[in-house]
Amino acid sequence: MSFRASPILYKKLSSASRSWLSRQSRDPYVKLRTASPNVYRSRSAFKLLELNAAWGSFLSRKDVRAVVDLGAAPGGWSQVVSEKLGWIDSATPDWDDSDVASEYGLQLGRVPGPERNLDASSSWRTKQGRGVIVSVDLLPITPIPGVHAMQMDFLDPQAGAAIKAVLSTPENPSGVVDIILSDMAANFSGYKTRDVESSLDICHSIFNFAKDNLRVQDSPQEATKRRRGGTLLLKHFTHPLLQEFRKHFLEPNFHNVHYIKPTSSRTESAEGYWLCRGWKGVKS
Ligand SMILES: C[S@@+](CC[C@H](N)C(=O)[O-])C[C@H]1O[C@@H](n2cnc3c(N)ncnc32)[C@H](O)[C@@H]1O
Repeated sequence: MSFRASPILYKKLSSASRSWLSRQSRDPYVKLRTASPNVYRSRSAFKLLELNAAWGSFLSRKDVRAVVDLGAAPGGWSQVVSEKLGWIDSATPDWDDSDVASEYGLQLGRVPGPERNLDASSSWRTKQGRGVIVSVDLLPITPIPGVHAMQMDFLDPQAGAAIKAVLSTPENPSGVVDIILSDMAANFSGYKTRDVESSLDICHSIFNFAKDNLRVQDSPQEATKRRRGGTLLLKHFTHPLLQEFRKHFLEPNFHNVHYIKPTSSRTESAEGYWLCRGWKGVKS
């Protein structure tokens, strides 16, 4: 996919379209993603790769057996999870634009964070992985190895039970989730109040889902080798009301909560992520 318009087309474009094209053509993550049809389906995939690499490779831990990816279409994050749980081998294409790389503070020839061979000619290879991955979106998701895609509205009151039914396997009879990822966002309405409200609604629904399903840390009496509590990665829009949500719902119920703005997230976007680790299982 190229983001260069022909000179004739370029003249006809509005200034907003021209600046979008210019931004796309300079964005190293867009370049990386579009350099090969075999690589990630979304620019967002690089945010998850970056977060995972910077925060102790939480997706790759051996005790991660059940992951739920909310707001998953077209599937970039799910591809990353599938890779980390061993369902696919992959390679990203080489990329050598030193000007663009240094502008974004990135190192040449490396995808930000993860360790990998760079080979433009390779494609995804499927293999037997571990665990279960459930990906949910309003939109369809083209199949990804190891991923159960569910097309539905996560805000529907029946959604939690439907997801739990898929998570419950002979190896995981209680349907417990080790990691919940959410990159879910409603379409921008352009009205700040409405956009903040929908981000809050999404955060509350996900918190309720976590309350019922996220892995709880073992108590000291229960086990000699204690299992850590589960992890939640939650996208939200920066606003004081969302800060209140963090203070009242996330902080009391997780061991630690970090605000993260990945370098691959556009600076002008109000989005941010909370990485919440060590679910205590407190019912609030
Ligand atoms: C930023 S995109 C996710 C990109 C994805 N992480 C990837 O890497 O491909 C946000 C997604 O949230 C989905 N979404 C928004 N509201 C939703 C809802 N109520 N239920 C399910 N999905 C929803 C949208 O359809 C959209 O695909």
